Amino acid sequence: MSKTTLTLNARLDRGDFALDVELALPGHGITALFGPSGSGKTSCLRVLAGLERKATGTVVVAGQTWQDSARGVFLPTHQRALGYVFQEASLFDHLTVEGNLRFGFDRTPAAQRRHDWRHGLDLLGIGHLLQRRPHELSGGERQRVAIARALATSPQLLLMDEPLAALDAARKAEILPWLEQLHESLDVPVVYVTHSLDEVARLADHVVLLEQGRVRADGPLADMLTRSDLPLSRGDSAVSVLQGHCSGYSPADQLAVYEIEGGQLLLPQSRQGVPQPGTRARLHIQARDVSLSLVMPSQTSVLNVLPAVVDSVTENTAGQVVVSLRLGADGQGATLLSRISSLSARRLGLAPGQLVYAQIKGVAMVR
Ligand SMILES: Nc1ncnc2c1ncn2[C@@H]1O[C@H](COP(=O)(O)OP(=O)(O)OP(=O)(O)O)[C@@H](O)[C@H]1O
Repeated sequence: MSKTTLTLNARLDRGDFALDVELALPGHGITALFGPSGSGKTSCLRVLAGLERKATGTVVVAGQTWQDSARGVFLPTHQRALGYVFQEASLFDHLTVEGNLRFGFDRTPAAQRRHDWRHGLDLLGIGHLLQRRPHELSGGERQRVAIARALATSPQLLLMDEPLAALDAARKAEILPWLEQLHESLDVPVVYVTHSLDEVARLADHVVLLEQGRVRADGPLADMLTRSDLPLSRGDSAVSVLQGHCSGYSPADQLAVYEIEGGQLLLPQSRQGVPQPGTRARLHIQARDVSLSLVMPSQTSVLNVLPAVVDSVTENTAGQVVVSLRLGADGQGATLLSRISSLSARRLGLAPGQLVYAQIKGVAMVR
């Protein structure tokens, strides 16, 4: 994990709502702010952006103090090197895409410029749209342009407030790969507000869970998704995220082998998409796609069956439990979630420390 370069300590009293957060966040990658409606996610972004004049505390980004109430420091928004992308792209309709990007670039003081206005064109795949006007773009294209305009200002911090929430499922699916790719190339931290656990799992490196204006927990993505004391591991979309790297490919079976902490996974690959050995990937395994057996199944069509040790068994809703497993016969590997019926858990007599075999019915490779 990269070193901390983003500090947010903030208090904001709105009468019936109080924000009180202390966060030290990585200076690289995407931090997701996740939590129920009204928990204070947007308020955190607004404090970072200097839009909450009444908030007290400190905001330090890349070593620069944007706010330190005790010392009377409060930089106004226009002096904070940040990009802000909202749910609805707020582009200038009278300007072309190029005009919008140049606008972002031109309003950036020369001393702060680290990139040309074209910086986001390839990252977001919008080079062919430069002469269009915003009303001639799809919702997904508009959001990509809005992100590129934010990048054209050479921000030290990129804030994104539910950038996909206004898009339908097809447009979301279209834009998510761009965000994933962007994430690899960006040299500034992104704070990303979302309600969607799927977006968190696909994009985030670090997760902050907010509840009623306070930080319930924060930490690296894989830990936060699988902590049995947090709600993220309990919903229908509970998922484990594993880091893997490719160690081989069988052309005959069209299967790639990925090494993960505590085991190996076989993944079907098309011939066009054969990965190079060493290629890293983020692998998603839905908790509902993992079933358990006490013996190594000898006759099964499931490709991936891994030994694992039970870490905890937590009651879920409607006759279901979430079993948290540590991969490997020694239980020292990555954490994997399995969601099974309470009846099955009772029949198997599952208890912490027990060796089981996890049958993994589906693995999605995210990047
Ligand atoms: N301008 C405002 N004036 C007064 N109260 C506000 C204002 N903006 C937000 N609030 C209140 O502050 C609380 C936190 O709001 P905030 O928008 O930060 O939550 P959120 O987690 O982003 O919610 P959502 O997921 O619904 O967007 C809510 O109770 C909200 O009603």
